[in-house]
Amino acid sequence: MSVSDFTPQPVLRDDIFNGQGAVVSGAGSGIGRAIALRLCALGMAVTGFGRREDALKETADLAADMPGSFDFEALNVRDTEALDAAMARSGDRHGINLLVNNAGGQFFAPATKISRKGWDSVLDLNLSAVFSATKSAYPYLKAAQGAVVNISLSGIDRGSMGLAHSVAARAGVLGLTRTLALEWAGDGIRLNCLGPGTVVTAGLSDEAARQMLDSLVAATPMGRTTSVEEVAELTAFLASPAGALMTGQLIQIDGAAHLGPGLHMIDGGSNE
Ligand SMILES: CCCCCCCCCCC/C=C/C(=O)SCCNC(=O)CCNC(=O)[C@H](O)C(C)(C)COP(=O)(O)OP(=O)(O)OC[C@H]1O[C@@H](n2cnc3c(N)ncnc32)[C@H](O)[C@@H]1OP(=O)(O)O
Ligand SMILES: NC(=O)C1=CN([C@@H]2O[C@H](COP(=O)(O)OP(=O)(O)OC[C@H]3O[C@@H](n4cnc5c(N)ncnc54)[C@H](OP(=O)(O)O)[C@@H]3O)[C@@H](O)[C@H]2O)C=CC1
Repeated sequence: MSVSDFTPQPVLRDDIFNGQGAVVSGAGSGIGRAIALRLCALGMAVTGFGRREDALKETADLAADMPGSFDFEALNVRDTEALDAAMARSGDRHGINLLVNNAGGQFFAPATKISRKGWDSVLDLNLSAVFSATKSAYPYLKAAQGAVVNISLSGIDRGSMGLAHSVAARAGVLGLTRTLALEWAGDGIRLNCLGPGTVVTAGLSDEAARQMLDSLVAATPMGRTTSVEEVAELTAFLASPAGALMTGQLIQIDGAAHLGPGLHMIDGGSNE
């Protein structure tokens, strides 16, 4: 097994985001925390969203001595009213040059074991909340000619066993991303999706997932997991002037897992 803590060499100037603002959902752990901290290190004023105040507070403590700043709003992104209000507060405070829709997740089950309620929950979190957050951030993104990065999943263009609801939601996000890349291009707003492969975070820490880790690495041609720092660096790159003409894309950061044999054939569970 090869679990990666690979930290990429920084490619961006330290003050590249001075005077800019960002919103990162799911900033209290894993990928979202790494993105928030990297943006703070590059001078950004970041607002983190998430349900657990204690987790967000930990991110704030880690960001305390950084050039940028980190404040947070404890909320459920599935609560549209709370989301709209928090987005407006953050936008009014420091603008929104970058929105990172990272909060997400699902449970692993074959489609025959997914109830309508389970389907709706996953679609609500991974698709509808992304629509709400992005629409809510629009006036601020327009004012800043900003960018949106949607954290997706490697392999969504070909399906993934045990993840029917999540792959459908994230394929929906890709469609939304491409449509808004067209509708908002005239406003100077860019939107992209990042598809990480396996990333070892708390989200993959339950016993079932840990037992699958060897198979997930074996199904990754480059032979290792994706580190949270790699996802964070690419997010920062997309928000920077280096990404100025990149929009409407799905960029898979997965060591070629999406090309095969891939994570998509990992057994999603029995129909029996
Ligand atoms: C086994 C390991 C296989 C590895 C395969 C590897 C694939 C490649 C790597 C993929 C990498 C992806 C990683 C990540 O996404 S990391 C982040 C992971 N973290 C999470 O996913 C946690 C987030 N999940 C949630 O927040 C919730 O589960 C969710 C939003 C999805 C639902 O929340 P809600 O509070 O609305 O849900 P309820 O508890 O009220 O349940 C709603 C209905 O859903 C049904 N349900 C829940 N769990 C299951 C299950 N395991 N199987 C079937 N159905 C389930 C639940 O029963 C409710 O429906 P009913 O009332 O009809 O019963
Ligand atoms: N780990 C992996 O292998 C991969 C992960 N991904 C995706 O990357 C994203 C981040 O996952 P990762 O960092 O691994 O996992 P984590 O479980 O660590 O992160 C998920 C974050 O989302 C937040 N969140 C979840 N539901 C809600 C909600 N309803 N409202 C507000 N915040 C919410 C959680 O905070 P809180 O609980 O405090 O609300 C948590 O901080 C997810 O979309 C995941 O599906 C994609 C590919 C691979």
